[in-house]
Amino acid sequence: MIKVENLNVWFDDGYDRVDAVRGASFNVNQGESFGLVGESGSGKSTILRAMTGLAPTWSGRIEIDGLALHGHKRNRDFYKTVQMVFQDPYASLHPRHSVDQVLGEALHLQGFRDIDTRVVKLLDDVGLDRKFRFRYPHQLSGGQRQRVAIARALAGEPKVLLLDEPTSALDVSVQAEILNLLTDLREEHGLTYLMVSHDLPVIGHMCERLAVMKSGEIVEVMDVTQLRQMQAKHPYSQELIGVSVAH
Ligand SMILES: Nc1ncnc2c1ncn2[C@@H]1O[C@H](COP(=O)(O)OP(=O)(O)OP(=O)(O)O)[C@@H](O)[C@H]1O
Repeated sequence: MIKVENLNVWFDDGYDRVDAVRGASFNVNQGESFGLVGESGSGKSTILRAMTGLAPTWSGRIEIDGLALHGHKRNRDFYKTVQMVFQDPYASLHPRHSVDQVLGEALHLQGFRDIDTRVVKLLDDVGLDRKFRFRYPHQLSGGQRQRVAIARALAGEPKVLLLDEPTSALDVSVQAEILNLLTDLREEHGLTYLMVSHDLPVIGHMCERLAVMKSGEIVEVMDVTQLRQMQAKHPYSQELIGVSVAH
């Protein structure tokens, strides 16, 4: 479903050039949940940004659902297939748009006409009571807001969700709820996930396979069984696993 081959992403050509991602390659199978994990600044989010066109200078190959991506312009078909959920639901929702407007607009943009029925269905899908439909973001908790952001991402019935630290801005008590919701939704909607997190236990809980990143490079791709059995090969992955076990 997702193929990334020899991906390089850089910012600011010339003296200030930052090579944020170097030679990254991995595949994500249809229906799979794949994690990108690594310390802050290792280039995880940059990979998602290159996919969505937010990191304009890149080379290599990115293919999603059989379509190769080029440059940084993404068309309607791309957003029909791929949607993103960001870390901070406070920032990603317009403060003066009600939940109804947020979801209605997303449905309208995707060309749906039965908007009323679909808004209600989306609320049900993400476990939000219908009483929240006409509320504004400031009237919702962080977890409820992230549910709205997830509902918006699902509006166009995408195949792939790119999840960038989707729970790290939330209270610990709410994080598990949202992760379990995402797990259920993947199953129910046959979604494929590419998920970024600096939190190895979160990736271990959510993903079947993962890539460990360090300083812009993927140092190891492993499956979650290897992770659980602490069978990482690369010293940096071993260190990362060691730290998360110690916590
Ligand atoms: N717009 C930009 N201009 C210049 N450098 C950038 C830009 N965006 C990211 N970088 C740099 O690219 C590198 C990778 O950043 P990235 O955000 O992908 O890391 P990350 O692993 O997702 O970390 P975090 O978990 O902190 O978000 C960092 O060194 C960062 O400073």
